Amino acid sequence: MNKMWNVCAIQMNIRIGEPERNVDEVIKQIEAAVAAHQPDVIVLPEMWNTGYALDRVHELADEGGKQTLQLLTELASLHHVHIVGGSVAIKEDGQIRNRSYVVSKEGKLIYSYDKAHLFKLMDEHVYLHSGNELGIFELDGVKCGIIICYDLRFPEYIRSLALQQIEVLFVPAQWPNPRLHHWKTLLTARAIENQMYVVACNRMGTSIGSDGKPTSFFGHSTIIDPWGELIAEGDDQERLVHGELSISLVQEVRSRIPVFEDRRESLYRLQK
Ligand SMILES: O=C(O)CCC(=O)C(=O)O
Repeated sequence: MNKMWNVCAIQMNIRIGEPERNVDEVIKQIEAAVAAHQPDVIVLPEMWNTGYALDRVHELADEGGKQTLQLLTELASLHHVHIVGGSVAIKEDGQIRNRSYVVSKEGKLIYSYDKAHLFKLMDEHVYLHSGNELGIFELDGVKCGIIICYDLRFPEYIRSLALQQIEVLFVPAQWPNPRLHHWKTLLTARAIENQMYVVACNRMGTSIGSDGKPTSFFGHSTIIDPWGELIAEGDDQERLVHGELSISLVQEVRSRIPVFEDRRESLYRLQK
């Protein structure tokens, strides 16, 4: 039977270095999303607990992810909604990771994913440890994948997810100005080439870094179908960006243009 999924991306501001205020905001936004749209799945942006306060991340990160997990599992079961929990800075064995928790509407941890490609332009490689696993999980029988922000620039990585037959790709992000054109183009390309839904949640607002310089984020959280058609897109304001996914469309598109059958793997030499 075809699964219809109502998804909602919470396009919110994030206060840099203020995890408690960000937790309050997440609680408020999830309540608002549930009241407005009764979604099946809610998606949060990247690093919503600390923002990019990387020079203080050792003192600010959530120890073992415990506080975040407790919050997300409670909110998921309270509101009976699956939560793809964006990502948070967590500390484990003295290492900091940019980690996403996925929790089911029953309040169970389904999956956790650590950002694999660290973004040198924002010094992530100096402060964070990368993950080494593809992000694949299942919710309501729907095969899902997750990447975080900069991971989007690696088509071969996302193709590896698609080859595991994922139907929906979640992309929590803090993708800043001025690269809106890259964001839109890459999200659309990933949806078309892999014939899957893409649900991307990007923060909005401006943060002042420890160097005193502002970075602004354009929002534009986006939901795209497996034909590459836009289902919903935010502007640069605080928004709940929501849309309906008809999961069987993935198989329809894959049968109509059988890209996966027509691959010529022997020609693809990815190694340098
Ligand atoms: O690739 C980009 O342009 C943005 C990536 C980014 O901001 C991140 O991964 O945090």
